[in-house]
Amino acid sequence: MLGENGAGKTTLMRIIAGVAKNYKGTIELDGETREDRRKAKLSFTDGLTGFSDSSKIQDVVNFYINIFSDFDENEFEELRKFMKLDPEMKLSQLSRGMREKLIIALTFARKADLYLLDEPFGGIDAMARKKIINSIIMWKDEKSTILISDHFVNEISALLDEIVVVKDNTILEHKTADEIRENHKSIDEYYEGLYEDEDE
Ligand SMILES: Nc1ncnc2c1ncn2[C@@H]1O[C@H](COP(=O)(O)OP(=O)(O)OP(=O)(O)O)[C@@H](O)[C@H]1O
Repeated sequence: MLGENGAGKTTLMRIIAGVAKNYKGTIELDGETREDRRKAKLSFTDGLTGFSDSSKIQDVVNFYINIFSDFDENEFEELRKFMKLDPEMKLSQLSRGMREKLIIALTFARKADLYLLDEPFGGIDAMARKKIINSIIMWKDEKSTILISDHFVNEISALLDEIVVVKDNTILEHKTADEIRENHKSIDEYYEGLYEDEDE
């Protein structure tokens, strides 16, 4: 899901996740419209809001273990090590990138049909980002889907099967990556082309 600042990506993602309640319309996920049933099928970590700064990573994990029956502690341990996160660190001690790594680890430690990642890599350094992007497909079942929102596409373009472009709070385009690759040099070029007229 691509779009510039303020396009409406986070809002749409929070609506899909059942976190934002103020909307008109119907959200259907795999045939389910009921919020509780939808929520049971998806994994989304809403920016760690609700946890105090003095909470340790381990406290957050304990909360996830209690709340989500599909949270896999061993899977989280693997991901935590991959992200080089110390479970004793407090949220207040985490850099932006470390916080984002924790969100990714928590999100994929659950077993879900849909994983939602809202601008997941903005603060993560280039090397770690590359490693995460190369591994992300292995962290999900073959059948499950990942929805990633971002304002640039370059680094993740190889992963993408479908592109949804959000602009002015609406879905401007929804195409398969193959369709775009057939008609454009790259997904990057296609995406930039959508904004070219505006810059002139
Ligand atoms: N469908 C919508 N209808 C009305 N207002 C919306 C809609 N979607 C988003 N907004 C409003 O537009 C503003 C920006 O939305 P949002 O934070 O979702 O953008 P974003 O694409 O995630 O931006 P960024 O990339 O900067 O994080 C918010 O104030 C939000 O309430």
